Amino acid sequence: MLQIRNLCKSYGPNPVLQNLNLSIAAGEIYGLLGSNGAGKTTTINILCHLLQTDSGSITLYDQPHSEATQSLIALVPQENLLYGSLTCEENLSFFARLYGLSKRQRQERIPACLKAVGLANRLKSPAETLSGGMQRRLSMAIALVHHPKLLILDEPTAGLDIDARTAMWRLIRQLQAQGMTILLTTHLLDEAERLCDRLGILKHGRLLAEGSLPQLRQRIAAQEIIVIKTAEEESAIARAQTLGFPHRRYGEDLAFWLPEVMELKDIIGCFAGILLTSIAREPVRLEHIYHEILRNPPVAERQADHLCTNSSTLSQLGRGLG
Ligand SMILES: Nc1ncnc2c1ncn2[C@@H]1O[C@H](COP(=O)(O)OP(=O)(O)OP(=O)(O)O)[C@@H](O)[C@H]1O
Repeated sequence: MLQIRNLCKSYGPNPVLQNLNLSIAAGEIYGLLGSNGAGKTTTINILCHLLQTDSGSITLYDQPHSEATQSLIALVPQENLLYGSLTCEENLSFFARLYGLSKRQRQERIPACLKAVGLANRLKSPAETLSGGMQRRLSMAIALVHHPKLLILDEPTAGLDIDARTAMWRLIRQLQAQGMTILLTTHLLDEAERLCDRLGILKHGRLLAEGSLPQLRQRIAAQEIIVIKTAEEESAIARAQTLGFPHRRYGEDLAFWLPEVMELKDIIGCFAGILLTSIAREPVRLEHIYHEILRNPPVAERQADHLCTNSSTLSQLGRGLG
């Protein structure tokens, strides 16, 4: 339903989106991942016409994205934009009027949207009396009021406790089940892994990889990952090298990739003679895949980065010479 082609955006001399291509199918939950500054919010702001693109194209249902198709998209931004002293009903009513809903449409939509987000009994509660999780859900209700087809959620669970987060995940799945297409950003890889049908990994405004979790998993030549604690790390790494087990550091953890699932006694046997404090076995998760894609981007991206560095060095040289 959504196609982004060769989107470019710079702030002054700094490229933020560099030939970004991505497509989202109707009814899917697409997760856009990337470190701080990767370009996720810029992409969202362009989709919502809050920012202009330098070049590239966006189509929605095969129509060029314009003011006319803007009402098909709704954004729930990172910060809740609510009027604290107004009730839930009044907040929705305010935004429904902005979208031009008639009194009759408002009477139908407002209770329906509050019900959809689990706030049916909060119609008359001022927004400021709601918990953080409820305020997030009220923001979702506001986004739904004009019947959008694509819901964009910018870090939907940032700052929420685990109960509120679980409620939000349930709500997102319910909306998908009702036919909504969802684009979300998150820094929580377990959240992305649980929720998203497909994922895109952005770095410096370029999409390094895209696909479902099973597709992305093919980037890692491991069936299982073991995390080892030992005072003899160098010996463990040297032993693993002789066995052909690549090693990685995930934060503080020293991990090895196993090319096949092995019995625990065989794994321990591989490290015989090295004092191990603990061994933990883990399935290959999005966290590992994400780490690997950022660490080893596809060759084309490395070349593009190289060219980009060279061209900015050249332009700096040019400016210096000028
Ligand atoms: N108005 C602006 N003027 C100049 N640079 C900007 C502006 N807005 C964003 N940037 C820069 O563009 C880059 C991408 O920012 P963006 O907010 O899109 O990243 P992000 O992936 O959403 O990050 P985060 O995860 O922190 O929200 C950053 O380097 C940021 O500093």
